[in-house]
Amino acid sequence: MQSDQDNANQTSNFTHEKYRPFPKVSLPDRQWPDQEITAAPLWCSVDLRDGNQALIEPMSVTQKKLMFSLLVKIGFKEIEVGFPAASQPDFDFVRWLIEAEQIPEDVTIQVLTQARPELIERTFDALRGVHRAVVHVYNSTSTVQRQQVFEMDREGIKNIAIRGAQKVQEQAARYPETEWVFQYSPESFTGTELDYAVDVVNAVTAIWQPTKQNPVIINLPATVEMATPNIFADQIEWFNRQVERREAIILSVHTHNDRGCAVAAAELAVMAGADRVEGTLMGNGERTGNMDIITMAMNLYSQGIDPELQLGDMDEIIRVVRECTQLPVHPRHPYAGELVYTAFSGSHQDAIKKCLAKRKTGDAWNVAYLPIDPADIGRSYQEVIRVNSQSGKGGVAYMLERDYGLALPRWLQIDFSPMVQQAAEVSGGEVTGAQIRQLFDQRYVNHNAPVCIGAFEVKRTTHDELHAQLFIDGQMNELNGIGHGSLDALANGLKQQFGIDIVVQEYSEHAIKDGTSGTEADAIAYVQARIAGELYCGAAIHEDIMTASINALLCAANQYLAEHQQAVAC
Ligand SMILES: CC(=O)SCCNC(=O)CCNC(=O)[C@H](O)C(C)(C)COP(=O)(O)OP(=O)(O)OC[C@H]1O[C@@H](n2cnc3c(N)ncnc32)[C@H](O)[C@@H]1OP(=O)(O)O
Ligand SMILES: CC(C)C(=O)C(=O)O
Repeated sequence: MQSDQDNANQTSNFTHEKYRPFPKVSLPDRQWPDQEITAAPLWCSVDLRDGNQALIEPMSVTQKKLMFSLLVKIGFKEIEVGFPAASQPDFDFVRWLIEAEQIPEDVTIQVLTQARPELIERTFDALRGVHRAVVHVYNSTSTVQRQQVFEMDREGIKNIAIRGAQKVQEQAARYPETEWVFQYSPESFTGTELDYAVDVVNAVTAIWQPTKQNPVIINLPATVEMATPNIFADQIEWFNRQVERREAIILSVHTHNDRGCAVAAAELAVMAGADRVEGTLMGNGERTGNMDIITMAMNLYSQGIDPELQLGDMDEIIRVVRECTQLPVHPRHPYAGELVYTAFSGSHQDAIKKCLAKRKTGDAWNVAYLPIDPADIGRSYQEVIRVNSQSGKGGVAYMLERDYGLALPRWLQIDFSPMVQQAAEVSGGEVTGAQIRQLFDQRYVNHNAPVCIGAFEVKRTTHDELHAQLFIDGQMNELNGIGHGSLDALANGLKQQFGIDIVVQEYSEHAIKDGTSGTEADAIAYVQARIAGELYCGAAIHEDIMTASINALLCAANQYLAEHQQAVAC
C-alpha cells in the first residue's frame, strides 16, 4: 500500500535531487576571514542600468533624470547610466547628460555594452564629447553559457572578450579628448572555472595594458548567486592572487541576491580584496535584485566607518526610488523600512526606553534593539515605540511621556498597562498615543462624582489640618481632617465622612512641560490608596500641586464610592 507521502512525492515537482551542490574552492590558506573592512569601497550605482533593465516598465526620461540627480546628491562618484546601444531612450539619456552638462566635475558616468563590434561603436557614439567615462564591456564566460548559449569552447569565448577589448580600445582612440576608463566583466563569473576567468581577464588586460596610473576596472559579477558568501569570497581571493597586472586593476564586484546574501557576499568580497562594489538603491535589479548599496553602506556606518554616501534623508531616497522603479520598499527593509525602528513587543520597548533614558550626549550608540540611532537617517523617536497587544507597560509609559509629558510612576504603569493591553486585544490592532491618553483619563482622572472638593485650606501645626467644602452629589458639606500631610488629613476626613478605611499607599507628582513652549504650566499628582482593603489609583492635573494631589486622592475615592454607592452613608 502507498503512503500519503509516497503519493505526494510522485505528484510533486518539489524534488531537490535535480540540484547539485556548488563546488568548494580549494584555498586552504585563505586570508579573508581575518580581514576587517576599515574603509568604504569605491561605489558604483547601477540603478540606471541593471536596476532599470529589470523593471516591468523601464524608467522614463523624467524618472531617469530624477534618479540621476538623487544618485549625485547621495554622493556617488561613478554611476552606470545605461546601455546606450540597447535602445534609443538609453542613447538619448546619455546624450542629454552630456549635452545638457548634467554630469558634475567629480562624477564619472559608466555605460555597459556587450562585446559586439556594432554595439561598441554605437556606445562610443553615445559618449561623444563626455569629459570622462567608464566603458564597461562584457561577455559570458560560464560553462553553461559557453556550452548551451554560445555553443563555443573556451578559446571561442575568450576571443569574444579579446575582440571586444580591441574594439573598445580602437573606438576610444577616435575620441582622444575624453578620459577613458575601461571595464571588463566576465559575466556569470560565479559559474566560470576560476583558472579560465583569470585566463580571459589576463587576455583582456594584455590588450589594454593598464598601469598603476591608468588602471582598468575588472568587475567580477555574481550574475547569479550560486553559493554561500564564503565561497564567493574564496573565488575573489583566488582570483585576486592569480590575476596578472593586479597593481593596474581596480577589482570590482557586482553581486546579485538570488540566495538572499548579496550584501554579505559583497562584504566578504571586500575582505577578500575587492576595491569596488556595484549595486543599487534598495537592491532593485534582475530577479531578486542587485546588491543593496543602502544596506552595505549603513552596515559600514553602524560600525563607525564613513560610508562616503549621504544617506541621512532616507525618506527622500525611498520616495525617489519608489517613484522611479514603481516598486514598493518593504516595511522591514534593512535600515530604511518604515517598521525597522519600531518596537511593538513589551520587553523590547522596556529595554529601549531604559537605554534611551540612560543615554548621555556624546556617548557611543549603545541602545538595545536599535542598531543605529533612527535620528541619523531622519527618523524620529515618534516611530520607535508603538503599542499593540504584544506591548508592555514600558511602551505605554513611553508614549504617555513622549506625547503628553506624563511620567507615570512604576506602580501606576503596572496598574494601567493591562487596561491598554485589553483595549489592544479587543481592537486587534495598534493603540495610538491619543487612545492611550483617553484610556488613562477615563481610568484615573475623570472621576469627579459623587464627591468633589470646593474651597479648602490646610493649616500646618504639629499636624496638618484640612478644612474643606466637600460636595457630595452636588450638596455642600464640611470636611475636616487631621493627618501627617494634607493627603493623610483628607484620607482621615473622608474616613470620618463615609466610614470607610482610606490609607494612601503611593504618591508621586511632577510638573508637566507645555508641549510648545517647554515651560512648566501644570503639575500632575498620582495617588494609590487602599480603600476598604482594595487598591485604587487616581490622578489629577492642576496648576497648584496641593490641589492636584487632593483631587488625585478624590479620584481614587470616587472610584470606590461609585462602585459601592449603595453602601455609602452620606
Ligand atoms: C547579466 C546582465 O545583466 S548583462 C546585461 C543584460 N542587459 C541587457 O541585455 C539589456 C540590453 N540588451 C538588449 O536590449 C539587447 O540584448 C540588445 C539590444 C543589446 C541586442 O539585441 P539583439 O541584437 O536582438 O540580440 P540579443 O540580445 O538577443 O543577443 C543575442 C546575441 O548576442 C550575443 N551576445 C549576447 N551577449 C553578448 C556579449 N556580451 N558579447 C558578445 N555577444 C553577445 C549572443 O550570443 C547572441 O548571438 P546570436 O544572435 O548569434 O545567437
Ligand atoms: C554585466 C554584468 C556586470 C552584470 O550585470 C551581471 O553579471 O549581473
